[in-house]
Amino acid sequence: MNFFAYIFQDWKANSGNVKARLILVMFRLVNAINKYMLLKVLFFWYLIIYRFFVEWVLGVELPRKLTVGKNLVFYHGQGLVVNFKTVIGDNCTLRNGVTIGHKKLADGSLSACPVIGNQVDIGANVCIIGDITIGDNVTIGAGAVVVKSIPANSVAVGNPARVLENKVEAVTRIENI
Ligand SMILES: CC(=O)SCCNC(=O)CCNC(=O)[C@H](O)C(C)(C)COP(=O)(O)OP(=O)(O)OC[C@H]1O[C@@H](n2cnc3c(N)ncnc32)[C@H](O)[C@@H]1OP(=O)(O)O
Ligand SMILES: N[C@@H](CO)C(=O)O
Repeated sequence: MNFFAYIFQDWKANSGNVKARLILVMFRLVNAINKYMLLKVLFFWYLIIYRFFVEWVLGVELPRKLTVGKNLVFYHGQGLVVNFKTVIGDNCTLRNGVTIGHKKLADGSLSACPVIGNQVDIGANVCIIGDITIGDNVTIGAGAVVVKSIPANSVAVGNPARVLENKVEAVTRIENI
């Protein structure tokens, strides 16, 4: 997927949200620069500006090494922290206060980070931590703490997050029509 396509898709997906558009253009740029050593050398100043402005001033940690699919929607871009080893699929939504990353294991090592599927809608103040997978078409309710994998086509809420069984059925029913 080329860099301009990502920028165009994010731009459309965040219509009316100037802050999200600005952060995502800056993120896609730093993400592209990060892929090539020559670009990193030529644009090292941009890596610093990105970290200073987006991470320190705006309080949004979308690291340059992060893997994110197309059409990332970004509501209320405040207090958002995503570990760079996280993988986020296409058409996902992130909100204020979301944290996605690893956890410390009993032996003191760090776990892998979550792999998040496509069309995953993440509510405000959600924590998703550990070596887990969030399936496609999942909604995670505001304030959830997700420490186990969530199957596709489901809604999960609470701390620790649980799948709402009646909502799974509803999604399955819609798919079967
Ligand atoms: C400034 C801003 O506007 S920021 C935007 C903030 N908004 C968000 O982050 C949206 C996140 N959306 C949610 O949390 C929603 O509640 C959803 C998507 C998880 C579920 O919505 P609905 O499908 O309407 O579910 P519904 O309200 O019927 O609730 C179903 C059950 O889940 C529970 N539930 C719903 N949301 C949550 C939640 N966030 N945490 C814990 N339990 C929840 C309900 O109490 C209910 O439980 P019950 O069956 O035991 O009575
Ligand atoms: N507040 C809405 C969008 O404005 C949401 O987060 O879903």
